[in-house]
Parts: sequence; C-alpha cells; structure tokens
Amino acid sequence: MVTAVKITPTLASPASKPQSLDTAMPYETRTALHLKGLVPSAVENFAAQDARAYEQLKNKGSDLEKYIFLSWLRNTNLNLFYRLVLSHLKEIAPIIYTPTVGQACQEFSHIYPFLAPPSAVDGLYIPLSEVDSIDEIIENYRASIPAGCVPETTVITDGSRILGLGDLGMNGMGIPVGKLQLYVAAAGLDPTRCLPIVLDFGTDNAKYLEDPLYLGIRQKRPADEEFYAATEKVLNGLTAAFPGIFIQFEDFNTPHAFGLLEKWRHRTLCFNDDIQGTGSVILAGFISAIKLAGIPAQDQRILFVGAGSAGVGVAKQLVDYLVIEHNIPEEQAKAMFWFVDSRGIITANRGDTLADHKVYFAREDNGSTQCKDLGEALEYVKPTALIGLSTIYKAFSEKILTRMNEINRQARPIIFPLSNPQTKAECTFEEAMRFTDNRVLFASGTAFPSYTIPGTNDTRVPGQGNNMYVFPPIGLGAKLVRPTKITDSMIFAVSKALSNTLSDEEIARGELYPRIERIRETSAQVAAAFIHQAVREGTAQDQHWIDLVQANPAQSATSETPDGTYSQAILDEVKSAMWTPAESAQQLFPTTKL
Ligand SMILES: NC(=O)c1ccc[n+]([C@@H]2O[C@H](COP(=O)([O-])OP(=O)(O)OC[C@H]3O[C@@H](n4cnc5c(N)ncnc54)[C@H](O)[C@@H]3O)[C@@H](O)[C@H]2O)c1
Ligand SMILES: O=C(O)C[C@H](O)C(=O)O
Ligand SMILES: [Mg+2]
Repeated sequence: MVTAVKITPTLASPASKPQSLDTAMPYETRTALHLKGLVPSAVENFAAQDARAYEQLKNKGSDLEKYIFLSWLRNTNLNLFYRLVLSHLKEIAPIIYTPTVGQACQEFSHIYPFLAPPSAVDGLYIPLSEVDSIDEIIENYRASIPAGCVPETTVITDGSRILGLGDLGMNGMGIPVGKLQLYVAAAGLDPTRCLPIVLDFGTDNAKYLEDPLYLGIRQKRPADEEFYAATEKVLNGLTAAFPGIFIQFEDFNTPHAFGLLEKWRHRTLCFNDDIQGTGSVILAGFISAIKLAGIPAQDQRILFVGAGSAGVGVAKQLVDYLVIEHNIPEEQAKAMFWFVDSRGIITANRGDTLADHKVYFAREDNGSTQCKDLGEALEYVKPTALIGLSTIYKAFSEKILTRMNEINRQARPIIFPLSNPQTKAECTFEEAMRFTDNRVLFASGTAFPSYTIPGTNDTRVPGQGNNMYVFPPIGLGAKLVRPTKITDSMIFAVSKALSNTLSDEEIARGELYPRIERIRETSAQVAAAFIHQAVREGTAQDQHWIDLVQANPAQSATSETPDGTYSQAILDEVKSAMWTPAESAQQLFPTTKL
C-alpha cells in the first residue's frame, strides 16, 4: 500500500472551489473559510482583477518575464489566468505557447519556481530510474488531486526534439504544459483534468549535463531497447490507472515519434501531434491554398525542405488527400513530392542508407542526377509549393524566394516556412511578401506580424499553420465521444472541417487559416466533425453521442469519404460541453455551498 501526503494543487484544483486569498471572495466566504483579515479589504469584481492582471502583464519587460508571470498566475489563480488568456488570446498565445515557450524550455531549470502548496503539483516528472515505480508515482499524483479530477487528457514528451531547438532533456516540460493550456483556451478542456508529463530519460545535450542548475537526471539518453521498454512501463501504468485517457505524444525525436505511434496507435487512445496533428493542420491550409493558387491540384509540384516527423507526416497527409479527394492514383500522387534533407534531394540511389521514414518518398526517377542543396533542388523540381520543416533559419533566402516567384509566374507560389520557433523559421512573412511581389500564399509555424504593402493601405494577415488549430478539438472530440482509437480518416475529417471554417471575409482576403481570435468557435466546429466521423466509422463508444449523431446526421451522412461536416445539434452540444472560466465572483464562490 502506497501512502502519500495530501496536498492541494492549483493546476489540479477545481476552478469552482474557492481559491485561497482571492480578492473577489465575498465577505461571507472569507468569514466561513476563516480568511477574514487575511485578504485586502476591498471585495473586487472580476473586471478590476482582470485590469490589474493585464496591467502587471504589460509591465513585464520581456516575453520571458511575461511567461514567468503567467505561469505564476496559472498556479495561483487558475480562473483569473484563463480569463486573461481568453480575453487577450492573440497577444498571449505567443507567450504561453510558440515561440516564447521555446525560450522558456531552454531556461526551464533556471526559471523553475519554488512551488509550495497550494500550487505544488504541476505535472509528472518521471525519471528513467523510477519507471518501475510508475504505480507509486501515479498514486502520489492521485493523492495530490481533488477527488473527481481524474486526468482525461495528457501530453507526454521526453524533451528529445523540442520545437526546432533540439534535445532539451527534462527542460522540455514547458511544451506539455503549454500544449495543455491551449487545449483549455482553444477547445475548453477542463484544466483540472489535464496532465502534463515529461519522461526524464536523460539528455545528450552537453550544456545541460554540465549546468549546475539543470533539474533533470544527469545522464545520456538510453539506447532504443531501454527507451521503448521504459515508455512501455509508463504507458501501461498510465492507461491502467486512468482508463480511456487521451494521450498526445509530443516532440519526441523523429525515429521515436514514428516508433511510439506505430506501437501504440492501435492499442490505446493516442496520437502524435508532430506527425498527425501537423499533417492535418497543413493539409487544411493546403486545401485553401490550392483553391487560390491558379493551377489544379494534380499539377502541383511540392518540394519539402526537411524530412523529419513533421515533413513526412505532412506529405503523407497530402498524398491521402490527393488520392481520396482528387482520385489521383497513389503512385502518381507520391510522384508530386520531392524532399530535401541535410544531404540534398532524397533519392533511392543517393548512396546513403535512408532512415525508414524517408524511404517512401525517395525519388527513383532521377537517373544519375543528385541535387545537393535547396538551390539545386529548386532548379531541378521547379516547384509550385515550398514547405519548410527543416529547422534551418532563413533557408528560404531572398534568392530562393525570388526564384520561387519567377518559376511561378502563371500561378501564385505556395510558401510555408513551418519550423518553430521564429529563430528556426525558414523565412518571415514580410520577406515572403517582398520577394514574391506580394503574390505568395503563405503560412508559418510561428505567428508573424501583419504586413502592409508599401504605398498602400492593404494590410495582409499571415496564416499560422500550427497544429494548435487541430490538437485541441481532437482532444475535445476524443474526451466526448471516447473513440477506441484515432484513425487516419478521423484526422482527415479534421483537416476538411478546419478548411471549412474559413469565413467569407478570410477567404476573400486570401487567408489560409481562421483568425486565432475565433479559435474557440473553429475548435467546436472541428470537434463536431470529429465526433460525427468517429460515430460514422464505429470507433465511438459514448452512447449519448452515438445516439445524438444518429438522430442528427451530418449533411453528408451518406458520403463515403470524410468531409468534415456536422449537424447543428452536435455543434451546439459540443459548445456547451466546453469548460469556461467562472464569469462572476458569485459563480466562483457560491455562498449557498458554504
Ligand atoms: N508548424 C507546426 O505546427 C509544426 C509542427 C511540428 C513540427 N514543426 C517544426 O518542424 C521542424 C522539424 O521537426 P521534425 O520533428 O520533423 O524534426 P527533425 O529534426 O526530425 O527534422 C528536420 C529535418 O530537416 C533536415 N535538415 C537539416 N538540415 C537541413 C538543411 N540544411 N537543408 C535541408 N534540410 C535539412 C533534416 O535532415 C531532417 O530531415 C521543427 O522546427 C518543428 O518545430 C512545426
Ligand atoms: O509546438 C508547436 O508550436 C508546433 C509543433 O508541435 C512543433 O513541434 O513545432
Ligand atoms: Mg511539437
């Protein structure tokens, strides 16, 4: 029998329970909870609290300081934190998420707060040496959370490929924390039931191993056999303790990202955000881009720069789309893709042993031609679309962008610099606009500022091709309909649904993704389509939603291919299932319950 000390964590404490020393707490509550005299005497409304929190945020000198402030606020007053995030999402998302979260991870061990109850537990840190004690670790966690707050969504990393920043070891914990904040903000997951996990399996990053303040275990990463055996123990423990938990694998190095997905995708409810989430979100943007490009889908020539989990994940999703939606035979669709990696165009006869995930797209029609870099590849392929998932900052130089513009005189060039954070982005929005005579169809992984075409009042908004548009609704849909697994067709339906969310105004302005301010609305639509698809293909397990979908079929219920449609009834119910922060002090501190 495992014993554990009972503490009250803030991340895991229900937002409906009184939080300590909240200035909005009514006198009756203060009296009943023996807090009289321990809080400043003014009893504030939320508007005043929000104004103070926003003022404090604005007064921070740097984005990292803002990140630290927001982390503190989340641990101190969950309800206020999410009110602030939701009312300033466009401004705050780049701080709690990409790009600032990247810097926060790099500094994680240095900025780690000295947590004490009630904000003591902010996730699970599982060292390699303790995987045999996983049940005890989980029991400790369970004992630390209020009853009823059993986790239903988890994001797990081992920190081995954080954004494009490489191996950050245990410091990668910032990513699961950041992703789960987006689950809550963008799709209304219950924050008290979200569990960030870092597998602290060592690091090959010499800088951290030598850093006296590094908080992870100080050893190199294990070999594959030990890695998979250890993750197996953790995932078995987790799924046994929390049956049906939705698992998002995040920022594992590419071989392990593919390896874990293959091992687990048919065994439990999981998905890999970098492979499937990125594939799904970029397909959505691509569907919109080819409608505007001026040449038909089957004539696209797509050049990928970077052939890791993200590049290959996106390309496979695009192949599926061309096959399913445009009736192009798979071999022909595959032949529309070329990949450049650090050694040039990937060909079957390049003379090196290709990693497994690169083999499918290796060209066999190149004869003796080998292109050693992007410049050569551009002349050889003459692409209509250039997709960057390479982690190489400024890989899309002025020369490359200018050439893309020249090659695509008859149609608009599609240029997606998708690497994160902005210090790894292949180019900026401004550069892509300037060097293509403002003709580019653009999406980037990290948000870039709008660009006003010089000498005009014409301001263009860049699309953010980031998986944040899809993992939150996938998680919400999964929580509600409880599918046995996440299938390719469910991911496909998500892409279609996301591409359908664009407003007439966004389409008219040539935008490829909905504005982030609308993300709650678009998440609900995407989650509704996900739910319909899960019911349609028989993976759904929740009888309530199965009945509801059957009583309210989507417009396309008879269509063979997932098309991302949904019924109004499901959309309405999804919206009402979303968690929102309490709207008034009365709701947060109901005196009747004292
Ligand atoms: N926008 C999004 O939503 C999103 C989602 C997932 C990943 N990403 C980003 O994609 C990037 C790659 O992630 P990954 O998991 O595929 O990583 P990875 O390290 O496995 O892949 C990087 C690829 O780039 C290639 N490369 C390295 N140097 C190159 C060069 N000079 N020229 C051409 N190619 C080169 C490598 O050979 C490798 O194939 C990261 O920056 C990550 O943040 C973005
Ligand atoms: O985290 C992000 O912003 C997107 C993506 O998952 C990445 O790894 O870059
Ligand atoms: Mg990622």
